[in-house]
Amino acid sequence: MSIAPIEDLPRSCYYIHSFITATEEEQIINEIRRLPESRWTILSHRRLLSLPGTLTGSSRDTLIETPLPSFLSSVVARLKDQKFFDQSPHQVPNHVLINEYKPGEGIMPHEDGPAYSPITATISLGSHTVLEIYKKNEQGEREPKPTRRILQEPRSLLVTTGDMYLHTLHGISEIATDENLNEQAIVNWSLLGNKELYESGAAERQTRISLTLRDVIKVAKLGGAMKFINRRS
Ligand SMILES: O=C(O)CCC(=O)C(=O)O
Ligand SMILES: [Fe+2]
Repeated sequence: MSIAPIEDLPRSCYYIHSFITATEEEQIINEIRRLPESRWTILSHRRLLSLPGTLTGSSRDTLIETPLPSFLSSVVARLKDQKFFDQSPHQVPNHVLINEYKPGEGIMPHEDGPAYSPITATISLGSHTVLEIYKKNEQGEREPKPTRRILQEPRSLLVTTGDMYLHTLHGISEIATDENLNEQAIVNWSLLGNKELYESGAAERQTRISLTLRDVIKVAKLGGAMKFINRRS
């Protein structure tokens, strides 16, 4: 598969529609639904689950070494094959944050931060959404309006890295219907797999689960003295 960067964001951002099949999407959603309810953290505008676990340590930046669940193996293998994580310390993601959004829910603009190698791979399940990208001004503050909007179709992969990871913020508006969907307003319009679904300019959201896969830089083995492995290549 050839991997086209989103034109406006050279070498910072990649979009692949249909990264997983509808069958894989359904299997992964079913596996996530089987996880104990107590694993979810309920926030006011989404719920969140970390696998294999939340980061620990005084800076909350350390992963206790544990494999990712097997239902993500084929997705992780595909990310490795496509070499997205070749520059990151472990060459594969070792952590996933699972977010679930009902229509009308979203996430405030934020940065993913320095605990991770600067690359995030996002797989969307169950619904599209629109990710909004905000620049920072010279003082490092977020500009009030997003400068770019990325439409993520269900089953797609979005990879953000480089400048986009390090120098922008991203968020999802708390709305139930995305509007102003067209070639001018959506930076990855030409890369969509199912444009006809969005050509009316508006799309109602369904419940969406996102998997954000990352490589936590610091990994500690459990047992005896904590031994830190910090393999930076
Ligand atoms: O759901 C998404 O696509 C974005 C989630 C996100 O930004 C995060 O978990 O840091
Ligand atoms: Fe994020």
